[in-house]
Amino acid sequence: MNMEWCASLPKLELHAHLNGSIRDSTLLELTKAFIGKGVINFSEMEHIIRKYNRSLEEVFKLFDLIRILTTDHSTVTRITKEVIEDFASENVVYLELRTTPKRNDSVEMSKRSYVEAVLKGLRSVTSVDVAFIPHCEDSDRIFTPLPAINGHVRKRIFVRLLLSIDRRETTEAAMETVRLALEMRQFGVVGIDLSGNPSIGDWTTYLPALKFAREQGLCVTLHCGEVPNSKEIKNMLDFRPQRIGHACYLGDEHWRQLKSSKIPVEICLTSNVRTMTVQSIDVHHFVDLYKAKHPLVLCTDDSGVFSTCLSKEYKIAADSFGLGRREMFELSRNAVEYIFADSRVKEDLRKVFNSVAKSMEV
Ligand SMILES: CC(C)=CCNc1ncnc2c1ncn2[C@@H]1O[C@H](COP(=O)(O)O)[C@@H](O)[C@H]1O
Ligand SMILES: [Zn+2]
Repeated sequence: MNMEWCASLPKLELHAHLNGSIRDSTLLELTKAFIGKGVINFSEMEHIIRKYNRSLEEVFKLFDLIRILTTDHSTVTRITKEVIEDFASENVVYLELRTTPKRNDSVEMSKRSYVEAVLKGLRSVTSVDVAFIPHCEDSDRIFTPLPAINGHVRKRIFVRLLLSIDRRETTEAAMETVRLALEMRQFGVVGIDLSGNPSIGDWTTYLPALKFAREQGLCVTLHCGEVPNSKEIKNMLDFRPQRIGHACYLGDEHWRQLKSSKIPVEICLTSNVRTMTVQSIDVHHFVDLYKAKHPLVLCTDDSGVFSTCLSKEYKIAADSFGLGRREMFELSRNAVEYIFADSRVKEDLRKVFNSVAKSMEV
């Protein structure tokens, strides 16, 4: 599949972690600012950042590094702005960006001020038009063509936020995140994600917060089946979240339950191969789900950490599974139905796909 075609295809990104999507150049710059502070081994980190094919161990080191580097408000604002610009530049027309609100007393950061720093990042994007506040005039005019300046029509992207609960957190901390998400709904927070190291934490810890989120009308997506944990996978599917991410270690019974539930799956090909949650791309469960016409969406997970981008994920899927332009176009268009934003946004996105179908030669 032609990479330029994948890049020009309008796409929806529904599973992207903010801190996993940082540009390498920014990561290197932030790392340099820590030289001499005795916190990090610069040459080791520089080697990892400059490397293309990072090992799993190096990926974890990178996440640890990122946790040290992105602890102040201005950095959070900066990376948010850049991540949105990067997705928009490859024709992502709708982005659901997820991030874990963090407290850092040393810089007077609360979970709330963390999210405010993210919102500041959304507002500071200038290279493209960002629509993130529900039901405001932005979304009304979003796909009315703007006058071209010097032949250039400005790109536009819808952005919605998901607040992540980290599996290391307590029930109370998870509740705090849900309460914050509810207060921030007016600024485009549409849901809750459960993520973090899949080998730690117990499902029952987060259940009260997840139930509360759902009762209050927030959408929920869960990292599900990243490690073999049959009981948890069953409990997660029984909970019936609006979407799940990964779905790697599902047993036969889980597959039956998932397929009959029609819960959409966020597929992260490169992430799964690199973290070895699937043995290789040719045995990826994408094929089984795709053949069963199960709701699917291709996503990056951590485009910075895994050195990928959404266009690349589309190319990998097309090349690995023998899909043509028509199939890839439909795969992208179908994702509109699984977004957490409201029906007006869905309507606008359907229009985008209709308007480009001819020029995409499908
Ligand atoms: C082994 C590995 C890295 C797998 C990738 N798949 C993932 N599985 C679970 N949680 C994740 C994954 N990638 C990112 N995250 C979560 O997202 C965080 C980074 O984004 P943020 O700080 O929430 O803005 C990580 O610290 C982690 O809590
Ligand atoms: Zn993830």
